[in-house]
Amino acid sequence: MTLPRFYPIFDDLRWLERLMPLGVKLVQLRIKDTPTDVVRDTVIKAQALCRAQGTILVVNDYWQIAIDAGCDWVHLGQEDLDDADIAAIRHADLKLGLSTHDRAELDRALSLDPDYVALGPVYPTVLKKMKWHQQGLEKLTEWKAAIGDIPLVAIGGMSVERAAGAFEAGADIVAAVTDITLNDDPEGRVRRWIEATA
Ligand SMILES: Cc1ncc(COP(=O)(O)OP(=O)(O)O)c(N)n1
Ligand SMILES: Cc1ncsc1CCOP(=O)(O)O
Ligand SMILES: [Mg+2]
Repeated sequence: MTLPRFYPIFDDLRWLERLMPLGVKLVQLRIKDTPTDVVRDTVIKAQALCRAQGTILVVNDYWQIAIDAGCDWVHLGQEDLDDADIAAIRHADLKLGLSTHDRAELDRALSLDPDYVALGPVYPTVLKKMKWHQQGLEKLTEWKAAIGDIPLVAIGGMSVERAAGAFEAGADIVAAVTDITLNDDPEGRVRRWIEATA
């Protein structure tokens, strides 16, 4: 399966309802600091919305809820992996995306046969505090050489203007949060993303 090249990430169902109809075909629900029953309810609604619109939904962090809700994809970071039941995720036939920041994390990720590997932050990000500084485009090239046919996601400080450079460096998919959610015109921005990644 070839994944769409534009991968927006949202923290609220309202973003999905608002922006997915513009043509988003791959989306992540990344909810933080929210009671589990609210997350569960949101995942169920997001999954129904995505199924109806033919969009791939990736659930961040909440792998058990993703299994229970019959989702297709989950994204886990290295700390999430410490507690995750990979066998259960695979048994439920979920596809798995994994975050990586250095070679040791990449080795760990590859040992789990991921369906994509994400590298970040490629550029500085304002979304969250990270111990990793910007990784740079060269690291995307290094990662692509190491992972071969596994799709590579570039994340962190990505913008429409920076997407072409990330693809040239080896990324297959570009993920973005604040380039869309903090934009004065999120709809216009998503349209530009879709054009730029068509
Ligand atoms: C596509 C993509 N890449 C990386 C991340 C980050 O995951 P993680 O390291 O677990 O951090 P949180 O997003 O959970 O704060 C991601 N969510 N998506
Ligand atoms: C969740 C995450 N993981 C690595 S960078 C990042 C933040 C991406 O947000 P933005 O696209 O706004 O920099
Ligand atoms: Mg996580």
